[in-house]
Amino acid sequence: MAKLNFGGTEETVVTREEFPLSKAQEILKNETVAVIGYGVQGPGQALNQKDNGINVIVGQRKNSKTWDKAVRDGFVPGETLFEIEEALERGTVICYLLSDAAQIELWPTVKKHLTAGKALYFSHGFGITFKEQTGIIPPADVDVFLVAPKGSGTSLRRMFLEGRGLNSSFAIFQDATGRAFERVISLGIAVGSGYLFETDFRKEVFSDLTGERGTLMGCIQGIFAAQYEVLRSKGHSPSESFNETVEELTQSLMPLVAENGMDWMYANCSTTAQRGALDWWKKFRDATKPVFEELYESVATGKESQRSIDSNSQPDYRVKLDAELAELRDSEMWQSGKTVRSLRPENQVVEA
Ligand SMILES: NC(=O)C1=CN([C@@H]2O[C@H](COP(=O)(O)OP(=O)(O)OC[C@H]3O[C@@H](n4cnc5c(N)ncnc54)[C@H](O)[C@@H]3O)[C@@H](O)[C@H]2O)C=CC1
Ligand SMILES: CC(=O)[C@](C)(O)C(=O)O
Ligand SMILES: [Mg+2]
Ligand SMILES: [Mg+2]
Repeated sequence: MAKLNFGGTEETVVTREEFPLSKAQEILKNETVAVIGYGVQGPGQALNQKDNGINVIVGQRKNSKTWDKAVRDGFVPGETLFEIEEALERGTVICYLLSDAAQIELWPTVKKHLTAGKALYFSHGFGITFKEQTGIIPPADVDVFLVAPKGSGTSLRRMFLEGRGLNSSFAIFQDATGRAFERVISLGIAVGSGYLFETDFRKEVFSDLTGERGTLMGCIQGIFAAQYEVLRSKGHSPSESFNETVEELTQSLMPLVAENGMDWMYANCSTTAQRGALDWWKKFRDATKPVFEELYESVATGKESQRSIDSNSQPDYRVKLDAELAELRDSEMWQSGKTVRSLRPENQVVEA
């Protein structure tokens, strides 16, 4: 494992170069990896493993849309695609990729099939860390670890097909066989990770829940909405407000940040913009920091996990989520965005 310096702190990272796919294939050659659930992470991880020559099967409820999707993706019923219980029986590694709330419901069934020496694999620290809420307590004679890709399962697959890897975290909760480390790293490589960063279950879930509620998803929509609403209230048109809030960020400036950091993006903007951004960023940091403190506390005390479990275990949770997503989609800001996006060259309808 490589020791790398992250802004002054040394951390352990496993790279594809030091742990090549051939090594992962060798270590996993006698394993049957059962991917349980075929939602967002399921397809990405199962297809990447299949293309990487791993013996992978999928467990999914029959007569569901995702069963049909698995068939379209090349999994063969009775050979590599099974009802969940049969896949649990056949698997030596169980990749538990149901939604976090659904994992609670199915846990008694999964536990039944966790015989000595098998491995239980998660892509989140949720079930284990919040065990008082989930009841997920694995038997002592199985390995328990996680590989958590730091991005959507959709990106995991896309980046794999482009020959790139997505960064993942990995952690070992329980090493019953003495092989947990080689198993987890091999699986991490097999599912399409580029680099594997070491963590533990608790840290993974605390940071992940904070990130998605914070800058990655919740906060970003919040500050977009705040700026858009101010611009609109001062008489700016929807298109101008949208362009100055979202479009310029995603199309022009964020790619520069991704490429080479914030100072690089700043340096490629006008000196006027640089002056203003350097003057204002700390004010925004200070204004939002108390909200981040409140958020972390809500994660750490188990309030966020409980809320997720409570809402996602209702039978109509999908319908309710869809309605809330539709509210976002139908807002003036994102409707303006739809029109702005339609103007991009790739979205222009070419006249015959
Ligand atoms: N969505 C993502 O890209 C990411 C997800 N994760 C983690 O990966 C895990 C899987 O997440 P997703 O792929 O988003 O899950 P998902 O919400 O897409 O659901 C996965 C599968 O669960 C099945 N399912 C739902 N309720 C069920 C039930 N009661 N019985 C049987 N099957 C049921 C669905 O049919 C679906 O195939 C979670 O632990 C999540 O936190 C981690 C990183 C990113
Ligand atoms: C994509 C990802 O890593 C998230 C945002 O944490 C998630 O989907 O849970
Ligand atoms: Mg998450
Ligand atoms: Mg995440």
